[in-house]
Amino acid sequence: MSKNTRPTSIIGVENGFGAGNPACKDGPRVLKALGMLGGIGDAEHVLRWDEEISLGDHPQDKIRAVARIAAELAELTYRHLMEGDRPLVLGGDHSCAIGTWSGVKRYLGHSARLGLIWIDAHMDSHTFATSPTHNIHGMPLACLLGEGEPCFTRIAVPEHKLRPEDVCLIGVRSYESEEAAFLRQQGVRVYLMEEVQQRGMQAVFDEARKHVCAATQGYGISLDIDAIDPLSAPGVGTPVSGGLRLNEVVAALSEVHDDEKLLALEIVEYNPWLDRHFITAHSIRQLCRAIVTA
Ligand SMILES: NC(=[NH2+])NCCC[C@H](N)C(=O)O
Ligand SMILES: [Mn+2]
Ligand SMILES: [Mn+2]
Repeated sequence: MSKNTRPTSIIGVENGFGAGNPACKDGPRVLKALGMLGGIGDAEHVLRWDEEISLGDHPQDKIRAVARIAAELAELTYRHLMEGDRPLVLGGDHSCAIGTWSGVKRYLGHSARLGLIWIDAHMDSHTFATSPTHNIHGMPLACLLGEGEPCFTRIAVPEHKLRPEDVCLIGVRSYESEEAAFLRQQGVRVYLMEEVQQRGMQAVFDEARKHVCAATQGYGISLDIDAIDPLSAPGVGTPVSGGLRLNEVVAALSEVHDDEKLLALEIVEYNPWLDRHFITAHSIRQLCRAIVTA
């Protein structure tokens, strides 16, 4: 592994229009107000808050709001990478992934391939045609694979952002049959929670990393905080019991934090109003520290 020298720059995304409960838009602001991400980093590894993007409380329709945020975010992740930073996107709901990885794909270039490890209790691989809720945070992975509304699939660059063989999901335990069928037919590798329990997070994560690096020029990690067991992350809109252990996810991130091929990360779906005793906020602090300094 070549060593990462990029400073980590946080981009807060105040968007909840993709979720059933929109209050996760307050996630970045609350983390900042609590000073939760202060004092992380050292002389070699810098963490700084960069900027927030927000639409305010009164969007037009949700599709246009999510598309606008995604376009703006894609521009930001692209710019940060060009300037030599490693973006860490803090959601907001998971629909921001459409923007994050579109910008990273633009940075890598037309003919390059981007790998992605998607850590989530869910598959987020619906379209409006299959989603039971029509919540857009249940669709971003399908969009990145080129399926869904053109206003989501054509952000930053016209091509598909991800090839199915360059993607892995880890920690999945709640999904609908249509999205599972879509991923199966695409040939995306899904590590269900059951497999993680049998083989251990470390083995699964190492394999996933090899998988997404095999044919790509760089990769990212999209971490939906609901992948982690609700005992350590109660502050989410769609909790599912029997999740990943916090310390195993922290260990996985520590392992790759200095990997030069790891271009960007995101941590999404934190809803501070559903948190208990700041448990989730503290978990996010630990995850961020692992990303920056291990
Ligand atoms: N990013 C998330 N938390 N997604 C939850 C999605 C839940 C469900 N599959 C839906 O589409 O509504
Ligand atoms: Mn989820
Ligand atoms: Mn998700």
